Amino acid sequence: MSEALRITRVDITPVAFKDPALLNAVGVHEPYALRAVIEVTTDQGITGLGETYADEGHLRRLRTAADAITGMDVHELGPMHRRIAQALGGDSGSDGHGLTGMITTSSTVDRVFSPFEVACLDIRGRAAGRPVCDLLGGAVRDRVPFSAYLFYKWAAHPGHEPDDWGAALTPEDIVAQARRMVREYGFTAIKLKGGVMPPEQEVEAVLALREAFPATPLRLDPNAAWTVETSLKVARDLEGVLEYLEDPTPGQEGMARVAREAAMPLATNMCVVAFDELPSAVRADAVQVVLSDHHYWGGLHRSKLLAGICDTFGLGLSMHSNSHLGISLAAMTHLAAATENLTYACDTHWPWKDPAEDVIVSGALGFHDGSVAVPRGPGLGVELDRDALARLHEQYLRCGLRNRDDTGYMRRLDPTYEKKTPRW
Ligand SMILES: O=C([O-])C(=O)C[C@H](O)[C@@H](O)C(=O)[O-]
Ligand SMILES: [Mg+2]
Repeated sequence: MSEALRITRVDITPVAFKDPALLNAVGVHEPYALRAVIEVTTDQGITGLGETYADEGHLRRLRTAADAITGMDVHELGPMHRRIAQALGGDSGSDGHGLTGMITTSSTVDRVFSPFEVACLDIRGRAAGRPVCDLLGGAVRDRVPFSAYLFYKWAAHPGHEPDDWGAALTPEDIVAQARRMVREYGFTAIKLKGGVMPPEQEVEAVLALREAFPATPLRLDPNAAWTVETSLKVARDLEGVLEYLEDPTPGQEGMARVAREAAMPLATNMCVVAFDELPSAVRADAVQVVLSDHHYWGGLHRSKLLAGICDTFGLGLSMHSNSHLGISLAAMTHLAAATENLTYACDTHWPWKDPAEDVIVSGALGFHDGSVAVPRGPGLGVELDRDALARLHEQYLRCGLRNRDDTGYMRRLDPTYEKKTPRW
């Protein structure tokens, strides 16, 4: 029998990287996005990497979990999940921004467990000389397609230098943003983050995209900013145009009412974000596509479990993304490579990140024709750049942000701003 690989040390480093003024249904992104880099080291000197959110409550729970799993074998992932659940003792968090649904005690455990599971798989892959996708059943594709992720945005954060994307506030700006993203990355699917402008303007933007990209699958995601009636109007206006409509309205009941009449499938990363939300969604036929995300579905194995459930119940599977760095992109790519029914191009915020800012040694991951080649090196196939990690940690300390708060930031800039779900 092969030897155990016991965890001797866990390092959790919060980092901040520049984020443009991207608008969404709850406000605007702050000048920096926060992430935590997890390094898990074993008694044989192998270190594995994970990446996750870095809000204060989450960091506190990560530290509790890190103490609880020290001494465990990286092969004991089931017991590790249980150990973390016990250590958290029912502590349940919130996503702070409200874009990823209700957070319950069990989904908090999944969020906390996820980066440790990824790091353990990285270690196991490194020890065995195999890529992580091989530990997930093997790659069924050697490249993973991602979609262009368009945002309405300001030219700059007030008081900051403009970024080089410029403002995007009109259908013409959105088409220009799409053209650049497709030119630079080769994306073959396009998602527009909506819930920002009145719905008729967002419909106009999608129709302009359809004209500019006649054959490209298009998606619109207003993060539950619309009533059922508004959602149905948009669904009628965009019949035959959208690949799927993502979270038009809040809650499974509202989604089911829209789904009964809308011609296109409805997708979600808001009303089904944990295993215990699946049965009611299936019974009500509230959604036809679930967006997986290993960061909150409990890591790579549990995301594959989600994929199996979706397959069994005839649900489509896509992938959600927040602002992220290269460790997450590598994990997303391995997972998607090993998940046969993940047939939609995955979301990624990657193009919004300054290419000079990451915590991994550059060169391991690149976009060609809108897809990322699955790394073939052992583990995740990416290496930590310690100087870059130190720089982005320094930036975290300096920037003063400790929790993602799109609404609070928007209100500081515009005190009349109100968070309203649904808004239209
Ligand atoms: O619903 C979604 O796809 C997201 O929540 C993705 C991101 O959180 C996005 O909306 C954002 O960061 O503004
Ligand atoms: Mg969404």
